[in-house]
Amino acid sequence: MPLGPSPLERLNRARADLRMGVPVVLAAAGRFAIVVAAEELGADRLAALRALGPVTLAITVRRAETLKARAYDGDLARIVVPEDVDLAWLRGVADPADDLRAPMKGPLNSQRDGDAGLHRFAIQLAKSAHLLPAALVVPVQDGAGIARQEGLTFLDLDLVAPEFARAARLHPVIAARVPMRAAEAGRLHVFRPEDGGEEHYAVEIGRPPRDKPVLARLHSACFTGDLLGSLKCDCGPQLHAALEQMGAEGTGVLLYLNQEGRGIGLANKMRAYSLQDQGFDTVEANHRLGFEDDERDFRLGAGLLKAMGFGAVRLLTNNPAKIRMMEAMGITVTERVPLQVGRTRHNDAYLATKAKKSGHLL
Ligand SMILES: Nc1nc2c(ncn2[C@@H]2O[C@H](COP(=O)(O)OP(=O)(O)OP(=O)(O)O)[C@@H](O)[C@H]2O)c(=O)[nH]1
Ligand SMILES: [Zn+2]
Repeated sequence: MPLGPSPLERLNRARADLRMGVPVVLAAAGRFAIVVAAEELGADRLAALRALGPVTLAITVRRAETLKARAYDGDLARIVVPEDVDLAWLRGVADPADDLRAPMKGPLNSQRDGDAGLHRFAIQLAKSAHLLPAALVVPVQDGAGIARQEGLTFLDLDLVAPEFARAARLHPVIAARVPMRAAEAGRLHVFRPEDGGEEHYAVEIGRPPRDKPVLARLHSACFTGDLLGSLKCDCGPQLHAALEQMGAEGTGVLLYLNQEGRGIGLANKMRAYSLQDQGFDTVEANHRLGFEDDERDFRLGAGLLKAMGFGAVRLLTNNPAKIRMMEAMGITVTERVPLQVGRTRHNDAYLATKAKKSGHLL
């Protein structure tokens, strides 16, 4: 039996490395590069990277649009990092926090020749580590040798690409009874993904028959709304209203998916909130940071429902994308049950933006 890490396990190791500011070695189509997340880069490592060769900064087309940089690669731009710039310059390109106060640092020069495969891989990795989608990329000849010599994680795109494309595979860990205010007959199930990522939960109310459509909610984690009672969104009231409706009907299942901030993580969501305080709406803020409107993988919820034995749902949602994804993944949505609660003067504009830009039903 092999003792070493599988490609999936290496992928998770690489995420942890990037979050610590440690470089990883990426390989794709016979090419190699040393990659480090822009947001956790230190001056010493920048100097060490420069000693290896010319440095580029991979950013998404969303961020490039804000910076008026050319994105020759479609979904991303490879920004040439001048030799005389410092960490603050790099952070300014990666992070929009000071865009308005210190308008750009340009003109930015984007690389056109060559292949962007390693840069795309680097951005995907940074996003999946919940970091800003901006990574320094330095092409090298002997990637495997450097990885061995420096003790860096080595990731081959050919081996991990299928893992990125696949919906997370989860296995049940434990379930136990949790009587709740909304429903005494509650059980919490914990599911763990094989890739070492966040665990997700299912709250089962009563004993819903598996052969009938179950009242279901796919709830994305929102620390600010669910726990703090933030008035900026409607998540907390939606969470509690869903549980209460399930309690009143006697059965239901609420999936609590740890996809904070529509999949960008809490730190990035707070970056988005800070931009919202500068006047940008929820979608614009995500774009300025370099993210898409919604980075969640809704396949996850469908997979959990199937694992619990459910094939049909009455779905509590206002989001048509969730219904489409359920159907595409083979879960029948027999009814959409609207969930409109928690409107406040602080989230009026937020809800209006969701309706206008993300197609949410009002
Ligand atoms: N990036 C970002 N995420 C946010 C913001 N406000 C709330 N969220 C996250 O959005 C998720 C909730 O998504 P919503 O779009 O409100 O609702 P939905 O779950 O898609 O749709 P419904 O089923 O109708 O509620 C949670 O993960 C929140 O953390 C924001 O301004 N920016
Ligand atoms: Zn929220």
